[in-house]
Amino acid sequence: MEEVAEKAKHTASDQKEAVIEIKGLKKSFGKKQVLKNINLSVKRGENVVILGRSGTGKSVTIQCVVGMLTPDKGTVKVLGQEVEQLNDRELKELRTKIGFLFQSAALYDSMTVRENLEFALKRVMRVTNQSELNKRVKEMLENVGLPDAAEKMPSDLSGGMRKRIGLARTLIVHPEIMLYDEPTTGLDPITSREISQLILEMQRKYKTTSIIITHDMDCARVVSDRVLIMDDGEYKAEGSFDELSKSKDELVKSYFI
Ligand SMILES: Nc1ncnc2c1ncn2[C@@H]1O[C@H](COP(=O)(O)OP(=O)(O)OP(=O)(O)O)[C@@H](O)[C@H]1O
Repeated sequence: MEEVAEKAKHTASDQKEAVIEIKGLKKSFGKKQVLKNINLSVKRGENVVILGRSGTGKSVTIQCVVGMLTPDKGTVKVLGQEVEQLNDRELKELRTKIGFLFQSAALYDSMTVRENLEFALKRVMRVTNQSELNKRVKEMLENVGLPDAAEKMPSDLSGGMRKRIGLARTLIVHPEIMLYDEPTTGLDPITSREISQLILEMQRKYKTTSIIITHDMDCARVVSDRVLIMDDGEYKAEGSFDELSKSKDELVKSYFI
């Protein structure tokens, strides 16, 4: 039964358009070749998890997706546009459709939670009407399970709460694509599980397409539709979490011990 559901999930995602399409991506820094040949197609609504040892180029890959780094070779298409071909204005416009949640969830420490969320709305969505701002902030804080946090300062929040607010601030502008770089790092296992569940819930509610870089196997299991294992600048294995957990390949097995 589970196998049938799994297959149906794959077939549905196969028919959808690719939101992120990377072909033959290569990137070196000096003599060090970090990305050797990256090919990746992420379909609309899909959650792709990238696993890999430190320094294998996972973050470099997503920096190429948002045009923060330029590939040496290959193409990166996001929402149908080739990132390298975009001018500054077009790149800025594209980035408004992409949300980032990085390890630090960098909130503005001198602003309250409300001001952090309003700042994103004003800057990206040009919302200026105060009752509209209030409505959206209230709704989003309820979504992330912190309805009473609006007037708090970031320094009053625990690591898990900061992460929730970071997620709220990113999602409040309704990005089509979410890029997560180690969203649960630095959190205890129970809080990590809660954040992983929240990422999945928000993904379902807002129907975003996501790439999630993580070392946290529990997070990978909870949030992934598909998992890629990156090693030495290339993807060495790909499949659902369940498929990979049964693999006989030594590299893949080393992640599931
Ligand atoms: N702007 C840069 N200039 C020079 N070297 C860089 C730059 N960005 C990344 N690198 C190098 O590229 C390699 C891959 O870095 P990357 O951050 O992508 O690793 P990662 O797989 O995300 O690792 P981690 O899991 O530790 O975050 C590293 O050796 C890093 O030092």
